[in-house]
Amino acid sequence: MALNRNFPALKNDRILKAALGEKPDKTPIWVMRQAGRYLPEFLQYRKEHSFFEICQNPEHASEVTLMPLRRFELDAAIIFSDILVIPQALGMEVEMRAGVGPVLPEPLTLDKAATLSANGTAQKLEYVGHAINLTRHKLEGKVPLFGFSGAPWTLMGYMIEGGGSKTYSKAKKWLYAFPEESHALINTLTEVIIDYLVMQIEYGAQIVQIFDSNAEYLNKQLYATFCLPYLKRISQDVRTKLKEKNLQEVPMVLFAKGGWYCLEELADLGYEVLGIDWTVEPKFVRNILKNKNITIQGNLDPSALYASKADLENYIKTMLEEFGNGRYIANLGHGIYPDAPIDSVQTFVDTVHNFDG
Ligand SMILES: Cc1c2[nH]c(c1CCC(=O)O)Cc1[nH]c(c(CCC(=O)O)c1C)Cc1[nH]c(c(CCC(=O)O)c1C)Cc1[nH]c(c(C)c1CCC(=O)O)C2
Repeated sequence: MALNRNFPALKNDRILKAALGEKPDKTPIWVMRQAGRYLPEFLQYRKEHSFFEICQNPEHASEVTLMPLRRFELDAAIIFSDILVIPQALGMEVEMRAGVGPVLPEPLTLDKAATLSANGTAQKLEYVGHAINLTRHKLEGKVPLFGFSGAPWTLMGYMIEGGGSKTYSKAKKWLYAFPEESHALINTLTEVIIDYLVMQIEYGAQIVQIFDSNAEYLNKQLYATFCLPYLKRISQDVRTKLKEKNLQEVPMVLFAKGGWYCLEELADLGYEVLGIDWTVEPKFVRNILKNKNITIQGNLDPSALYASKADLENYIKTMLEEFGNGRYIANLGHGIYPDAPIDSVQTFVDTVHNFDG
């Protein structure tokens, strides 16, 4: 498949403007996990195609990416894929089990970890690049397209636990008992992530987000040792490599779920946007970050979408007022749940766009 970098002109740059600290005409909004199971058309699609079949086939991946855009006036698209394509490209088996979630039947051992190499791994993910390239053209410049990756610690967690976990204690055991091996694994993942993001941007991603969904299981000391330096390297090396390839930089978003214990440090890693989960008060975030040059994204509780329309509108308006004008992208504080009422997503989008605080 040929790479076509002759892209249509972008018509809606609200998110890019907000990310770069410029003032958009309206507050931008997108929804984490917007291309997913709360959409009946996605569930229908999943009856005919397996999860990874959709990820690996650019036609399927772009079709699912566009589904939420056909329903709602969202200000961005996010490419349909998963954070676990990286462990998969590193040679691990990953299954998406209905009602269970991701399962890695052979979790990572210390011996196996010693054999992992970043070499050639990002290239195995070129199919994501092809999906991005096709989707960027199909979008016809309507909104910017997000690329994404899991953060090293979150990926390490799934690889060692063999799936999701309530405590991530097996992965945390590595941090305490095998720090050298942990650093080596995180280093390998960091190298893959850097090349993977550069590839996504080369193929057409206009903004990228790092999901550190499992930041909440660590503390400041562990995060400072095993996460912050690597997240900084990702933002720096992606930009350096883009320059080397004569490619334009794109805004980078860091979402460290539950990372309230090091908000200030997260704001100093070279990302334009910091994603915030719903457990932190907007005023608290704004106050801590008042001297930082950074845009905030978030943070409506995904469960607020179950509230009545009137209550939901109030929750959204309060959030918008508290975050204040400028340097803000509206979103949920984590991914949308599978049983979220579709009408509530419409209310979320309309309330944000009609707010002129
Ligand atoms: C931790 C994580 C994963 N995947 C992801 C994260 C980080 C974000 C977060 O914390 O929610 C990221 C992700 N996963 C998916 C996307 C696609 C784009 C989007 O709409 O955001 C993105 C950005 C599709 C998906 N990834 C998955 C589905 C549903 C699986 C199916 O269709 O059978 C989708 C649409 C499966 C998945 N994949 C993962 C889990 C835990 C699960 C099962 C539970 C769930 O759905 O949330 C790992």
